[in-house]
Formats: sequence, C-alpha cells, structure tokens
Amino acid sequence: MGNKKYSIGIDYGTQSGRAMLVEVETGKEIATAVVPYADGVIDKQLPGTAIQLEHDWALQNPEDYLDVLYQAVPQVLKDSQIDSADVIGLGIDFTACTMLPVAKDGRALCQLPEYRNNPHAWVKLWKHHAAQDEANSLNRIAASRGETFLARYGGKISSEWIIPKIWQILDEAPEIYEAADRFMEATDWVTMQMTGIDVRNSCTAGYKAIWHKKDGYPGKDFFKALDPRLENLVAEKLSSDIIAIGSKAGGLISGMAKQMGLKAGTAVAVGNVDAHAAVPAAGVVTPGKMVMSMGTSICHLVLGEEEKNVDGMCGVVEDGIVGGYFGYEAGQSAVGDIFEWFVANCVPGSYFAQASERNINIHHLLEEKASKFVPGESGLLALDWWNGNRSVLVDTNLTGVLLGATLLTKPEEIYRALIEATAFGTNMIVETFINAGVPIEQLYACGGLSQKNNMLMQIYADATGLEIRVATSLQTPALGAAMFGAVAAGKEAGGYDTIFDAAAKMTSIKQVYTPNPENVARYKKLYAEYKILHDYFGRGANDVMKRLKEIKKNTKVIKSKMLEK
Ligand SMILES: Nc1ncnc2c1ncn2[C@@H]1O[C@H](COP(=O)(O)OP(=O)(O)O)[C@@H](O)[C@H]1O
Ligand SMILES: O=C(CO)[C@@H](O)[C@@H](O)COP(=O)(O)O
Repeated sequence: MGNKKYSIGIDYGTQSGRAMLVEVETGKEIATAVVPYADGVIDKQLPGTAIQLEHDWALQNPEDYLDVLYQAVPQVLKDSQIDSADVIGLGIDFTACTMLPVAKDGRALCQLPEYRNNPHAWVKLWKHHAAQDEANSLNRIAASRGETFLARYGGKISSEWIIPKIWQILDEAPEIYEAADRFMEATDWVTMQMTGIDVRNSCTAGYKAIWHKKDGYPGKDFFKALDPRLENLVAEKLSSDIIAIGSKAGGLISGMAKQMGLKAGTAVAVGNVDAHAAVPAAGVVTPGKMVMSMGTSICHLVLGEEEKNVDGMCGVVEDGIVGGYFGYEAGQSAVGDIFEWFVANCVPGSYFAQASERNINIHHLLEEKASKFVPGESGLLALDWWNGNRSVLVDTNLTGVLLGATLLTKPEEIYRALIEATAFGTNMIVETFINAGVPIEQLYACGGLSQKNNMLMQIYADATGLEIRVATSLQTPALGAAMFGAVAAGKEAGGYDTIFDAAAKMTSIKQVYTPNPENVARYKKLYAEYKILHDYFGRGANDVMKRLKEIKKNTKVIKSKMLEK
C-alpha cells in the first residue's frame, strides 16, 4: 500500500476563500487555510478609481479568487507536511450566482486595462441586487407568455440570478455586453483557470441560469421578448455544453500547478455551489433526506427520483446536487439573523451583565433560560419573516409578527418563540415538499448554527416530528468540494469512482436529535395556529404588511422633503 492520498476542497465564500486538505480514506480534515479577499465585497467604490457604485451593487475582484489558489493551497500543503504528489484531486465550491463577463482569451473583462474602469466588467457577487428591475420585467414577461420554466423556480426568477444580471449589463453598459465573449459563473471561471478548459457545471446552470437538462435554456423568442438584443444570448454568450456535478473538469495545467505547489495533471472536479456541495458532505446522497444548511439563513436541499413542481421552491435541477437525482432547493431568508437582531435590540443590559459575569455567550444564557419552558407555555407565537419569506411564499415584502405578548412576557420567551417560528417555517417547507410528492423522511443539519444551540435543534426535531442528524464537519462545503475532487481523481488514483462511495467513507454524523413525542403533540397545536397566521398574512387575506411598508416609504419621502426645506 502506497502513501495516504489527499484531496483539497476550496470553499469560496463572500469575504474569503478557504482551502481544506482532507484525507481521502477517512475524510479527516488535516489542514485549513483561509485567505481574505484583498478587495472584499466591493459595494462602494471601484478599486483603484474614484468611481462610486450605486445602491444595491456588490462586486468582486476575480484576481482575489486566484490569490486563494496561490496562497491557501501552498499553505495547507506546508501545514500538513505531506508530499504534494499525494494530492490526487481538487474541487471548488462558490457562492452563486456570482458571475462575470469573460474575454475570448479566458481573462475576466475587468483584467483588461481598457475595461478596468467599467464596474460592469467586474464580477457581480451573488448579493448584487441592482438587477431587480430586470428581474421584475423578466418575471412579468415570462408569466404573460406562460413560460413553463417558472414553475421549476417556485414561480419567480430571482434578481440574484444570471439572466437579470446579464440584462442589467446590456441595459447599462451595452459596450461591455458586446465586448464579453461569454458570461460565466465564477465557479466555472476559476475551474477554467485551473484546467484551461471551459467546462460548465449543471448546478449553477440549472439553479441560476434557467437551464434544463431536457429543455435547455428558454427559447430565443423569450429572450427576444425581453430585449431584441438578447435574442441570441444563449448561442453567442452562454454555453449549452453542461457537465453533471460529480464529473472531472480536467487536469491542473502546469503553470497553475507550479503556483499552487501541486503536480500538473492533478484531477479537478467541475465547479460547484457552497450549499449544494455540503449535501454529500453531510452524508446525504439518496432521496428522502432533507439537508438544512443552517446559519444566518437556512438553505434546504433534498434529492428526489422525479421532477415535481413544489410551491415556492428556489429550484429543481436534474444532476444539480448529486448525479442521477433531481436536486431540490428551498430556503428561509433569515434564521440566525433573527436571533442576532433580537440579541442586539431587545435583550436588557442585566442579561448581558449576567452572561459576562458567568463568562458565557448571550445566546447561551438565553438558551439556558428558554429551555425551562415547554412548548406553548409562553402563550407566544411568531412569524419568521424578519427578512421576508423565501419559501414557500417567495415574497420579500412580508415582515415579522409576534403575537400573544403581555406585561409578564420575558426576553427568553420571545427568544424561544422566534426559534419556534423558524422551526415552523422549516416545517412548512417540509410539508409543502411532501404534499408535492417529494418524500422527506429525515432531516440532516450542517452549518455553524447546527452546532451552536441544542435547544434550537431539539425544537426543530419536535416541530417537524423528524429525526435530525448533525454533520460532524463544520466545513461541509469545503469537505464536499474535496469529496468531488477525490471522485474526479477516481479509484485507480486512490480516490473514489462515485460520490456514493466517497460519502460512505469521508463523512460522519456527530449527533442525532430525536423528536420528543409529548413536545411533538404540543407543537402540532401551535403549528396549526402558525399556519392560520401564515396564510392570513402571507396569502392575501390581509396585506397589512405591504400597506405598512408603503406607508413607511411615503412617510420617508415626506420627511426627507420636509428636511430639505
Ligand atoms: N448560540 C446561538 N444560538 C442561536 N443563534 C446563534 C447562536 N450563535 C450564533 N447564532 C446566530 O447564528 C448565525 C451564525 O451562524 P454561522 O453558521 O456561523 O454563520 P454563516 O451563516 O455566516 O455561516 C448568526 O446569525 C448568529 O446570530
Ligand atoms: O445562493 C446560494 C446558494 O444557492 C449561496 O451561494 C448564497 O446565498 C451565499 O451563501 P452564503 O451566505 O455564503 O452561505
């Protein structure tokens, strides 16, 4: 038996890139290195210029992505002290839709001096929200034409996705649209820099570019209806050569291999997306198991045998998560962020004093106090829409609700009610999938929040009535990317032939939360009330939240006019 074999997973986040070196046989995480992006999130001023960006813009510098390869990869090799010849594969995962215009020679347009001063030549980060007008028009036109693809995306295409972003470029900088040889997801662009081959992955194509394995992209007529100049977008500037997740993109070219400290020819997997790469890393490679990637928000992912239309899902894509299955994605737009808001705005100083006296985190203090209650005891019920509702209502104009407060209500009771509201939100998603014919028998959890609060995880198990298995790895996206790297290398090279084999060996479960039957029964009653509130405020019976937003907007206008005087 030769030396141990390793794979590297690189997770490209919003602020930084993280390389993780993993032992292929066991999935053991040997070394990790994080490189912050020098230009970070560019949302105010274009680097090296005085050019100011407009509201809702969020750009990145593609050279920062390359620096992650040049710095983080040699660092993990150095820290682990292994022979680089034993690294058999490499995979990356990215935020998405993070996209860029690319020149014929493969460079990002913003790397060319003549385009450097044009903000539209740079990478548009997933949270660039300035293409909302284009997204609204796209949705209106698609609905009026009865485009069937809308149903695959819960009825709406997001402004975060690639077509609205490309359309914004065409609207505001037609010269950049013209100059672009093609538009690419950053995950494919970085993979191309490593392999020298332009290979597009089925995950971002399916979830972010309205591509379908059988139907392809929307037709020319649809693009023409958006804008006659977009008629040939697919043929001229997108690729229809889409490769399934789990495939090999190519081998590392020698120039890159030298800079990264690896052997030329090392297998590179096709690009992937962070939340989707985390699924096999949580041990999930078959249907019926929904993975919750839990942090500031929750991304819900599940595999299915068939393509079904599920109300309010973010998307369904064949081969989108694991080859051979339909990958479904749904989500809640704020979860950890709601608790963060509560702690920052509604917890009295005396609680912070107690936490600091005991040298514990404020969340731990609240968890301890809130754990003393049984479901229903506080008389509170909340709706988890502090940042709108992603699934199943797909409505960013919905806002939060707290019901049942009295003069005796305590902060920990509200904290618990907010956690329960997010658990009910997840249950609504689970129920909607099951009703649409996509089975869900178990929940899996990964992401920071899944390992931070036991009470929260037990509430999720009790509110859904489902067992929850928590992944051991705290870096599931990077682990998933490394697993796909090992699959790209293949068994003969010391890796795996399939992601199923890799998942069996490289992942593990840290903890299982089992529903408590008494609490399940109590939460059933509360969930019935949640559903009534959810439908009342969310499905048009009372649009008070939207009216309040309108009043707020008008009041702000009036106030600013008064201040101008
Ligand atoms: N003990 C806790 N209980 C509940 N929420 C927490 C706790 N600790 C942190 N949070 C919330 O969880 C989120 C951080 O989760 P994490 O997975 O680390 O972040 P991210 O989504 O950025 O990866 C924050 O929104 C934070 O407010
Ligand atoms: O949209 C997706 C996945 O579909 C994410 O890449 C994007 O929301 C960024 O996620 P993170 O905030 O980096 O977890």
